[in-house]
Amino acid sequence: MASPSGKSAKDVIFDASKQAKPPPHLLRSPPLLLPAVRIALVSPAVGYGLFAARDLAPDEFVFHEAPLLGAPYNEVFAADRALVRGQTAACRAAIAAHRDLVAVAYPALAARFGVAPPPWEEAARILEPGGGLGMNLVVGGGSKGRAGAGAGGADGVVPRQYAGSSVTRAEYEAYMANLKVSASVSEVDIREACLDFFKHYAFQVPSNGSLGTGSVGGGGGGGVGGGSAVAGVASTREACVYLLGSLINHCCTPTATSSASASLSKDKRKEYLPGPNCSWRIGPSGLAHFVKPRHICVQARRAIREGEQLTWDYGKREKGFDCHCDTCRDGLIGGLSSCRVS
Ligand SMILES: C[S@@+](CC[C@H](N)C(=O)[O-])C[C@H]1O[C@@H](n2cnc3c(N)ncnc32)[C@H](O)[C@@H]1O
Repeated sequence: MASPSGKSAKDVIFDASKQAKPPPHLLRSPPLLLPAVRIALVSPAVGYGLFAARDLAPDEFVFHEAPLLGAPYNEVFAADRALVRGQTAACRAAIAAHRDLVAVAYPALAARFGVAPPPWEEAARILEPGGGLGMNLVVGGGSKGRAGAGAGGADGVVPRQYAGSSVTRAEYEAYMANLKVSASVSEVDIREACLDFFKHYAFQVPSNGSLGTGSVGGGGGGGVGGGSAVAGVASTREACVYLLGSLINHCCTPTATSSASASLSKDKRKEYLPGPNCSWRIGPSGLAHFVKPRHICVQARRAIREGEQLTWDYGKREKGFDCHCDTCRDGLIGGLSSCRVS
């Protein structure tokens, strides 16, 4: 029905200029339109990791991206047969749809499905800067000099902007040589592979897809095991796997009482805070209004130097791997030296 001003009810309701806006101090700019991260192999034990492709400022939004796949997730993990079937089906569909990509990015999972890693010539096409691994990254609308609205089409999707890799042929072939590709795969194998995949790579997304946070040390972090599960309460959410976000490795948060931490000046602590250097949130928030529901947004907690590995804290739950992070391996000094503090 037309309003007295001649506008339809729809026009009036969705008049963007009349919508409440977050206060200016909460409006942050979207990520710069420059490659911010690259994929590299950390070691055969840790696998891939994500590294800064340029210097990143404290609080900078590093990238945000849409999920590669998602499936219903129950906090009482794997207790519900229907959900397990849903996860298995979603995982299989993603592998079928992105077979090359999955075999390169998640080679251990693909091997459990009987999918052999592709030879270097094919993998390089996916791993090269601007290759397939960057395909689902997006940027939001922005001001001059930044990733602008329309830069990549109506919904702002700009493929291949952020991800490259520095994986060499020798590294790739050595890493893939250790994988055991399943010769015959049963239904049980597939189900277990899917569950493990979600356990290690997926993030909980609230059912409205709007806001999940991973402030470091606060119980967030990669893996469906993170978050705010309440014992015995089976609220259903979604578990999403992100091509780049799911490749970020864990780093333990050092204890505040550590003597190395205490010896730093207040300013140095802010700039070179040891331990994990990133945090994440899913969906738009007052601080990341340009991020869409279900998209993960990665933010730098402190200054990150080019070449430094991006990390966050997976949280307190059992991680299922021997930790190789700087904090565990070298103590605080190792974490600091990777930031080149003299
Ligand atoms: C979310 S994935 C991260 C990407 C992974 N490195 C890969 O190549 O697929 C989590 C898995 O990475 C490995 N990982 C992550 N952080 C680690 C750490 N600090 N030490 C050892 N392994 C780690 C573990 O195998 C873990 O299950």
